[in-house]
Amino acid sequence: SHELMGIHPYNPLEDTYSIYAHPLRNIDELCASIVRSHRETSQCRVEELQALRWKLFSREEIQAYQSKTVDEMWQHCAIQLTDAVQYVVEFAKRIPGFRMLSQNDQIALLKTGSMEVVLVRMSRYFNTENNTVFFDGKFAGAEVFKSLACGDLIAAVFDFAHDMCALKLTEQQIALFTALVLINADRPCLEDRGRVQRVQRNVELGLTHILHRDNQDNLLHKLYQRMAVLRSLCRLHIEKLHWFSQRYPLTAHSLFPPLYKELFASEGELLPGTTH
Ligand SMILES: O=C(C1CCS(=O)(=O)CC1)N1CC[C@](c2ccc(OCc3ccccc3)cc2)(S(=O)(=O)c2ccc(F)cc2)C1
Repeated sequence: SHELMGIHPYNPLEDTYSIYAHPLRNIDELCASIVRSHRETSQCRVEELQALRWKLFSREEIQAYQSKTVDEMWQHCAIQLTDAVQYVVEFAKRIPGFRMLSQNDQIALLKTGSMEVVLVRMSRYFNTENNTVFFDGKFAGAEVFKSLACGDLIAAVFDFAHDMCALKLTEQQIALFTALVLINADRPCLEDRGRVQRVQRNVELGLTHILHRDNQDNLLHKLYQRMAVLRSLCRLHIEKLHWFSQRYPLTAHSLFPPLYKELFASEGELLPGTTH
């Protein structure tokens, strides 16, 4: 059974959901419900973290992270990532139409999209003045992650967060953008691409509606560019995970959270312990 429990199978009654019945009313409702879901499922509020932005790790604390072994630090991040992904799963389930999709399609979208949403959400907490990101309760520079031995992935994560900050997106724009990152009909191994396309088109209408209302139509193509960067970042993450699970099979097989393995371990070399 899948770790992503609680995903309800397709409910035919919900299939009547369509924004074409009353376009304007439903576009506003669609945006409002996605913004509400984003607010309810983002682990920390931006205001909370802005207040902490100068809470940095001390030299000793940085030393402590840097003296962790590669597998200890990887396990630590994998646990943090899995925790953050749980909130993304909750967000996905509340996107109008997502629960209309088959269970396999819901899993397929989360497998490829959940990490990308975490990365976008992360950028809300990035402090561009000192290039630090919120991690383990304080703000950390890239040097904190040195013992992961994947400096290129961390550098790419920080660069992405920096570039996202430059767009100065509002929480509402981030809500619609992350919904669009998740509901992507081009993802691999979808059973019913057409149904995903219909949900995706609704979310696209919502995003363009929000950007138009904010007089920022020019942001749309920049957001599509950022989606391409997200895909390359997640490929890099999967590559590193492969490298890591070759070098530290025990940690990857038995110490990583089941949900992390379910989402990020490739079908091919399925790490034992994930039941299907
Ligand atoms: O941002 C969050 C959380 C969002 C919600 S919250 O309440 O603000 C607590 C923080 N994140 C949760 C997980 C985080 C994460 C982000 C990327 C990531 O990339 C894949 C990976 C996997 C394993 C090893 C290295 C890289 C893994 C975890 S993190 O650990 O904080 C982390 C951060 C920066 C970084 F450079 C590496 C790890 C981001």
